[in-house]
Amino acid sequence: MTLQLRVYVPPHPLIQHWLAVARDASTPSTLFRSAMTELGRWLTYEAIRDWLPIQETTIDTPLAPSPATFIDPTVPVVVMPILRAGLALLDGAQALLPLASIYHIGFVRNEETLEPSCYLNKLPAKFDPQTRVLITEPMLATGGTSIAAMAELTQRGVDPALVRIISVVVAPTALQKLSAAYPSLNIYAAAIDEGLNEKGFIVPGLGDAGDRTFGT
Ligand SMILES: O=P(O)(O)OC[C@H]1O[C@H](OP(=O)(O)OP(=O)(O)O)[C@H](O)[C@@H]1O
Ligand SMILES: O=c1cc[nH]c(=O)[nH]1
Ligand SMILES: [Mg+2]
Repeated sequence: MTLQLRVYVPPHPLIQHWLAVARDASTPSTLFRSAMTELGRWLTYEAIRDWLPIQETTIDTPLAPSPATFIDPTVPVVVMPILRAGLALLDGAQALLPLASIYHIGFVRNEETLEPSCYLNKLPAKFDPQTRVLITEPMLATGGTSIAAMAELTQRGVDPALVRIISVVVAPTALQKLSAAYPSLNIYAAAIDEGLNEKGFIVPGLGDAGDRTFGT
């Protein structure tokens, strides 16, 4: 069986609405942050529906026994925000995954070469091979940052098929690179945009997600 990277763009009016707010250049930082939180929430909701581990059991209602499904607390669930901009999606993701462990990683792109460099890595030395990892990263542009982040996970024992990335705007360049390197990966995005400009920014995109989130 050949695996193929899957990119889901959920056709949900709340996702489209908050994407439009985030894209608009006249949206102030406070509202931009709200839009990103909402996108984090709804993209997480879509991403975890067949990913969150469950256990089937039986419970007693006040009237009769009933089959029941619970979240399986024995399977580790991790959220990994890629700083800085990935923090903007974290609150929404954490609201739906309150028991997940949060492992931060920080990357910054060199503005000329567009090469990412890692300045913070709070990942443990090893992950349980069953670990589900949700990456929050609003922009997949050249794909350099997300590929480097995936490498940090897989070298610690994470199965790429158990990783989901939630992203706001993704470019075809990043999708091609991620597909070649991690064909079993699943991505949930608000939009797939046309491409990149000469500075490596996604067009039409939403500008610099980190700067707009933190008002820098
Ligand atoms: O796919 P790529 O070409 O690697 O680009 C995507 C990365 O670029 C931006 O980070 P930036 O370096 O601006 O850091 P920031 O999040 O701190 O603003 C963005 O937040 C992504 O992490
Ligand atoms: O368009 C882009 C590309 C990379 N990082 C951003 O914040 N925006
Ligand atoms: Mg930035």
